[in-house]
Amino acid sequence: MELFSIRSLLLFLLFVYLYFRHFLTSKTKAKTGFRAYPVLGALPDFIRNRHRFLDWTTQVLSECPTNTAEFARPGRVHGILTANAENVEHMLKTNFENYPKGQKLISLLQDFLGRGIFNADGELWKVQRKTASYEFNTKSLRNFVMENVTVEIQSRFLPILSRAASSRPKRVLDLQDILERFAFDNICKLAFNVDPGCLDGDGTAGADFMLAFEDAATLSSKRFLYALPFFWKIKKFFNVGTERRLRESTVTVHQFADEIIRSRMESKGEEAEDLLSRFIGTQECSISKDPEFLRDIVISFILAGRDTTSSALTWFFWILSSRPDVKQNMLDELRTVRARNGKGIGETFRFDELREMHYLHAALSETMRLYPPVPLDTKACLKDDILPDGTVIKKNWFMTYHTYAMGRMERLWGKDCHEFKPERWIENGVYRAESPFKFPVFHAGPRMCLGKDLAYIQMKSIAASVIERFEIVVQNKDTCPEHLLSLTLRMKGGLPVMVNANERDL
Ligand code: HEM
Repeated sequence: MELFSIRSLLLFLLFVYLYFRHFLTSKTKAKTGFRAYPVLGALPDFIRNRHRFLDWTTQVLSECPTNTAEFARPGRVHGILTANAENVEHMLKTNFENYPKGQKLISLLQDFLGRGIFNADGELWKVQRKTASYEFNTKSLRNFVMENVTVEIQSRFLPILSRAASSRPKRVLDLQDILERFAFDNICKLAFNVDPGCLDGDGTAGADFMLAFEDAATLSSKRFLYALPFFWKIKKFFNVGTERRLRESTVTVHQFADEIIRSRMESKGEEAEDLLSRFIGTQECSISKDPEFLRDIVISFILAGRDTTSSALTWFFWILSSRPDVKQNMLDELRTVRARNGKGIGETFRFDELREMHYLHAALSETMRLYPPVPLDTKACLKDDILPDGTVIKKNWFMTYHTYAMGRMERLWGKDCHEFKPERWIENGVYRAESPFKFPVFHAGPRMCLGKDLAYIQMKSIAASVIERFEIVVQNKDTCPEHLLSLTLRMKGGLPVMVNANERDL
C-alpha cells in the first residue's frame, strides 16, 4: 500500500514537471493571444507578469490581429481584453446596456465606495448621473473650481516650489506627492467645501484623512490581482492582513465624511456651492435624505478627482524634462496668450485664456495617450454577444478595454505611436479632439467622465504656472519610472525633482 502511494506520488510529480516543462520551454509559440495552459489557463503567465501587467498585456494585444484577446484563469475569471476602437464603441455606446459594471466588480469596491456613482449600475447610477450632470454643466461650478485652483496654486503650490528653488543645499522634492496633495485639497473643496490643507504640510486632521483614503484606494485595487480571486474574502472574514488595514482605513474615511455630512444636513447646505450641498439640495429624495448614500457619492467624487489629474501631471513633467523643444513651444504659446490679453507676467490665467492654449492642451492629451490615469476599465457581459471584430463573448465574462495599450497601437496611431508628439493633436494651429473610442482616457458614451473639463482647467493652470516660473530637474530622467498600479497609474517611488527658478521669464 505504502509502495503504491509513493509510486503514485512520483508519477504525479513527474506529470507536473513534464507539464510545466512542456509549456515553459515550448518553442511552438501560441498563435496569438494569452497562452492557455490546460486547467490553469493564463494563470502561470499571469503570476509571472503580474508586476508588469500593463506592458505584458499590451504586448500580447499588439500581436493579435484585431488587438483583442480572450483571457481565462481558474476562479471563474474569464473574459476579453481589447484595444480595438470599434469594440470599445460597441461596449461603451452601441450595446451599452449589455456591459454594466456588474456585481463581481461592484463587490470588490463595495466596502470603500458603497453605492457611489463609480460603483453603481441601473437606477442607482442613473439618479446620480442625472443630478451630477446638471451640476457639472453650471457656470457657477466652473467658477468655483477656477477660484479654488487659483488660490491653491498661489498660496501653497508655488511657494513650495519657490522655497525648494532657493534652498541650499538644493532640496529634492517628490513632485508626485505634491501634485497628489494639491489634487486632494482641491477635490475636497469641490466635494464638500472642506480644506484639508494637505499641501500646507504641517500634519492637520486632513492629512490623516488623505492617508486613509490613499490606503483604502490602493488596498481595494489589490483585490483585483489575487492569483486566487476569492482569497480576499477569506482574509476579510478573518479580518487579517491587507483586509484588516482596508477595514481600518475605510472606517477613518467614513468617519471624516460622516461628520461633515451630518453638520451640513443640519444646516441644509444652504450657503455652499460644493457638490455635497448641491446633492443635499436636489429634488431627488433618494439622495438628499440618505446620509450614507450622500457619503458614498462624495467619496466617489473624491476618488475621481484625487489621483487622476495628479497622475497625468506627474507623467507630463517627467516627459517634459527630456523634451526642451516641447517646453519651448509651450513658453512661446504662453507668451502669445499673455500678449494677446494684455496680461502682465506673474498674473494667473483666466478660464478663457486657458482655452486659448491649444499646444498645452495637446501636450497634456499626448501625455495621457501614453500614460492614461485610468489604464484599464472593466465591465461585465450580461448576455452572449459578438463584438464588431468577430470576437465571441459569453454571458458573465468580463470585458476590459485597455486604454494604456490603445495609446500604443500602431493600428490606431501609426508607426510613431511610441513617440511623444503633441503635434498629432493640432490642425491649423487648433487642438483637434480625437474620437473618444480611439482615445477612451475619459471613458466614452453615457458613462463618460463628468469632470473632463474641470480636469483640463486644473492641469493647464498648474502646468502653465510651473513652466513659466521654474525649471523642473527630474532625477534619473532617462530611466522610465515603474508603474504602481493602484486604481490609477501612479509612479512607483514618486517623482524626485530639484527645482530652479526661471529668472529670465519673470
Ligand atoms: C485627468 C483626469 C481624469 C481622467 C483621466 C478621468 C477618467 C475617467 C474615467 C476613465 C471614468 C470612467 C470610470 C468608470 O468606468 O467608472 C471617469 C468617470 C468619472 N469621472 Fe473622471 N477623470 C478625470 C478627472 C475627473 C475629475 C476631476 C472629476 C470630478 C471632479 C471626475 C469625475 C468623474 C465622474 C463623476 C465619473 C463617473 C461617471 C459615471 O459613471 O457616470 N473625473 N473618469
